[in-house]
Amino acid sequence: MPSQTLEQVDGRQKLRLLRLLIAVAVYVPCALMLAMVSWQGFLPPWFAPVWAGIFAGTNVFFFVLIKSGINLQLRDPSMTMGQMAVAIGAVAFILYHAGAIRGGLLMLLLVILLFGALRLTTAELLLMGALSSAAYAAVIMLLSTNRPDEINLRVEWLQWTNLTITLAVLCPLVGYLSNVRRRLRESLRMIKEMAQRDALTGAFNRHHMSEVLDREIGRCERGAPAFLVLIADIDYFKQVNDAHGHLVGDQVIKAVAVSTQDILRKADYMARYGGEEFVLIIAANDVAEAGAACERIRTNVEQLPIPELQSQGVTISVGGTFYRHGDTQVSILGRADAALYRAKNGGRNRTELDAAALAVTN
Ligand SMILES: Nc1nc2c(ncn2[C@@H]2O[C@H](COP(=O)(O)OP(=O)(O)OP(=O)(O)O)[C@@H](O)[C@H]2O)c(=O)[nH]1
Repeated sequence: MPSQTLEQVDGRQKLRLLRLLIAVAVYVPCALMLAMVSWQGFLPPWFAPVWAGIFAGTNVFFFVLIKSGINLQLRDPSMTMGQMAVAIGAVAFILYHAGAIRGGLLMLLLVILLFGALRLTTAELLLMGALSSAAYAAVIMLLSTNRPDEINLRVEWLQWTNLTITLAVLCPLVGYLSNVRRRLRESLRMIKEMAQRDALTGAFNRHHMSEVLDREIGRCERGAPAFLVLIADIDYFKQVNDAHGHLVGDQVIKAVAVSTQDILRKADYMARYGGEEFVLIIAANDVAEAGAACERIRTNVEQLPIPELQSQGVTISVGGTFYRHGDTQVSILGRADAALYRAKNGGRNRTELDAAALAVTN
C-alpha cells in the first residue's frame, strides 16, 4: 500500500529499461559495423561465428549472474565495469584480427566508454579509458611479435596516441555529465519527497493522501479486499495551544504523528490531513481487526509521554469506516468524519466505527 515503495520500484524499472535501450543501441550498430567489415574481407572468414559465440557466451554469463542474484553480493550489482572490461577484451580481439581497417574500428572503444556514462564516476571512467588504451597497446605489441610484416608500427603507435588523448579528454567529460545526471536525479528525488511530506511531522501530506486513497479505491473496484479509513484527531488541542503556546502545540502534533507512524504495520499508511488531524488507511479483514487497530492507535497516544506537557498527556478520538462499493474519496472520508464526530460527542478519547460499513463487512 505505501506508494513510496511503488514509486521507487517504478524508478528502478525505468532505469533498467533505459540501460536495456542503451545496450541495444550499442550492440546493434556495432554488430552491423562488424558484419560490413567482415563482408568486405577485412576479417578472416572464421571470425564472425567465433566472435558471435564469445559474445553470446559472455552475455549468458552476466545474465546468469543477474538471474541467480550473485550480482547483488557485489559492490556494484550492475557489474558495469566488469561488462565494460569484457567488452574491451572483445574489441581487442577484433582489433588483433582486423588488418588494414583496425584504425577505423578503434571507435568501438569509445562506444564502450559511453556505456558506462549512466553509472560510473570520473575515476572509474578514467580506469576504463586506461584499460582501453592498454588493450590496444597490447594488441600492437602482440602483432609486432607475431605478425611483424602485416603492421606499420609508426601508424599503429600514432593511432594509439590519438586514441589515448581522445580517451583522456572524453573520460572526464563523460564523468562530469554522469555526475550532473546523478545530482539532478537526487535533487528530483528530494523535491518529490518534499512535495509529498508534511514539513512538521514528516508524515505524508493531504495531497499525497488523496492520491493514495484514489489508488486504493481503484484497487477495490478491481476486486481487492476492502480497506479501513480512519480519521484521528487530537482532543482539546486548542487548550494545549492556549496553555503552553503554539511551539509546544507543534511538538505535540509531531510526537503524536511519529509515535503513531511507529506502531503501524508496513502495509498501513498515515498522512497529516489538517492541523491536528490524521488520516490512516489500514489493511483490516473484519470488524474485530478494525476495532483492534483503532484501539491500538488510540491507547498508544494515551500512553505517550510528552515532557513539554508536564504530567498532562494527550488523547485522540478516532472515527473509522470500511470502503464500500461505489465509494468516492468524499463519501468515504465523510463517513469516517461522521464517526469521528460521534467519538468526540461520546466523550473523546474513544473510537467509533461507521455502523453502515460494519453491516457490509459482517
Ligand atoms: N500548534 C499548532 N496548532 C495548530 C496547528 N494546526 C491547527 N492548530 C490549532 O488546533 C486547534 C484545533 O482546535 P479545535 O478544532 O477547536 O479542536 P480541539 O480544541 O482539539 O477540540 P476537539 O477536536 O473538539 O477535541 C486550533 O486552535 C488551531 O489553531 C498546528 O500546526 N500547530
